[in-house]
Amino acid sequence: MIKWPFKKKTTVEMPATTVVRLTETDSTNSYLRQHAPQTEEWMTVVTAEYQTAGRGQGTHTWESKPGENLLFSVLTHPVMVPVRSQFLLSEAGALALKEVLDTYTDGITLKWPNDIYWNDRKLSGTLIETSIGSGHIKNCIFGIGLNVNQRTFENDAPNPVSLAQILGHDIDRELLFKQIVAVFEKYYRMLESGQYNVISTLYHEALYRRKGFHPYEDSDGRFEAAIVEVGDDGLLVLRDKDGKFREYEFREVKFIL
Ligand SMILES: Nc1ncnc2c1ncn2[C@@H]1O[C@H](COP(=O)(O)OP(=O)(O)OP(=O)(O)O)[C@@H](O)[C@H]1O
Ligand SMILES: O=C(O)CCCC[C@@H]1SC[C@@H]2NC(=O)N[C@@H]21
Repeated sequence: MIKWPFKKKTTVEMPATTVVRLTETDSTNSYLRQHAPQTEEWMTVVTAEYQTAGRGQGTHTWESKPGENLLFSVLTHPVMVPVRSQFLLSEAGALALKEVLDTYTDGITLKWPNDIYWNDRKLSGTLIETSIGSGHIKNCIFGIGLNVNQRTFENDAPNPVSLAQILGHDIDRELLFKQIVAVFEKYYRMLESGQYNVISTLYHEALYRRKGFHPYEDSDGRFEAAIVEVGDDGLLVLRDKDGKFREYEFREVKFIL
């Protein structure tokens, strides 16, 4: 006997993340840059125990002792994000990191544009490289250096800090990595579903120096100012004590700590 209606089982296939694990590479960002043209994956993550030429912002290098921290890069193809709003990618990635780090410690904020701070010290740095084609963001490589179990820093980083220094014990790096990848997927899906206002609001709420006047320095010298906003284009808008608005691109203004 045929019964009607049949119970129809529908399964929604969620795109999966591909994880590539390397013992050593020059830079996980550079590795993905070389491999990006060949991959059509939704999200690819490359993680390394050690980088021989870890890159920071601009000409800076990134210090990380072998096997002590997290060094990884996330490749996505965010064609849905308008090129003029690509700073949303920075915001989403930084928020993902904060969401996980908040479960480990208090005091996590996002220093514009996308450093992760614990109080006044730098816990994580991000190097974002995008490539644009036919008016779309074709590839976004979001590289993260997160200080996890390293307890001494030997290069000239001014204010590094690690989770182990904050918490007083070593952290399970594999668990932390899996937590971060899962939350990255969540924020990327938010971008895919166009939740730009949510991301931008959360980013502003999480900003380092969100409230009050603090010292900054630009090419004209030092001044005190409050953060007004960060635009979707990534520009930082400050208001100084004379009420004058000052707008900056990355590297045009220095936070005096
Ligand atoms: N493991 C690390 N932890 C923290 N900072 C590091 C680490 N390795 C290297 N650094 C470097 O320390 C330097 C200072 O970083 P930061 O972004 O805080 O500078 P800044 O205060 O923004 O100054 P500037 O505006 O001149 O870049 C950078 O070159 C950064 O890449
Ligand atoms: O200067 C900064 O704050 C950015 C640091 C970014 C470091 C990470 S480590 C993983 C990825 N690979 C790199 O070469 N750089 C980024």
